Amino acid sequence: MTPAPIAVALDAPDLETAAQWASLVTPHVSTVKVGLELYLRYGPDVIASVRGASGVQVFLDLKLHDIPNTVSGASRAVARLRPAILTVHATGGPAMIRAAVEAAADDTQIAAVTILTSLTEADLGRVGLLGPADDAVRRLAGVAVEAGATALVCSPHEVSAVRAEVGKGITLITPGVRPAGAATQDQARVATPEQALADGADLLVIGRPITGAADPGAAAAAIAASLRRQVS
Ligand SMILES: O=C(O)c1cc(=O)[nH]c(=O)n1[C@@H]1O[C@H](COP(=O)(O)O)[C@@H](O)[C@H]1O
Repeated sequence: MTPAPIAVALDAPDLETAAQWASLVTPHVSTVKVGLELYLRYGPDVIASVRGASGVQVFLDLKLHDIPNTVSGASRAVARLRPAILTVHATGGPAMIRAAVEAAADDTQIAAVTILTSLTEADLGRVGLLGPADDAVRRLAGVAVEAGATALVCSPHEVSAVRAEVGKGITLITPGVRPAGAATQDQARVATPEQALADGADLLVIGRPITGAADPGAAAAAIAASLRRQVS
């Protein structure tokens, strides 16, 4: 069976837990995601540990955001790890995004994070991004794609508007995904996996609804089966 287009966020406190989650979910999902918690604790070795024998795609979520020269160096530093996806913040601007793209390995997609899914419109107003989240997300998506990003991160709420803005060739990644009835926790702009996929997402980032389950493998399998039913 083809693995579902899900990146499981391995936000674990230790390497053993992350590697265990990865091995439980990889029969069912296409991708596992390594974020700041694991990478800052264990460094580059974490990639091989979670990739394991399965050779699952690894999404390296470092959300780089600095001047172009610094981001270029950081992107070059992780190029040898050959992540399938590496994140940068779109608000770093076009020169920074381009620097990340140029320094990345050929088989790494640079994904620009538009507006974090944890932010509400009130939060955005407080940091000077007035107006609907949709507007800011679409604007940042346009800037990022022009600068060479081939993937974008946005919430499921904006995914159809972003698709209309950037067309088919760009990979749209949506965190802020919660199965019906699951707690939203610190996520603000959320939708179900089925809705995110129907609205045009290519890859759904899901963490705690899977990793917090008593059986992460079964939780991943259940969401994957529900997505499969939807497309068949
Ligand atoms: O870049 C990301 O992956 C990301 C962007 C964003 O806007 N929101 C967001 O939640 N994420 C990540 O997606 C994951 C979501 O995890 P859960 O909320 O546990 O499903 C976390 O690892 C976040 O770091």
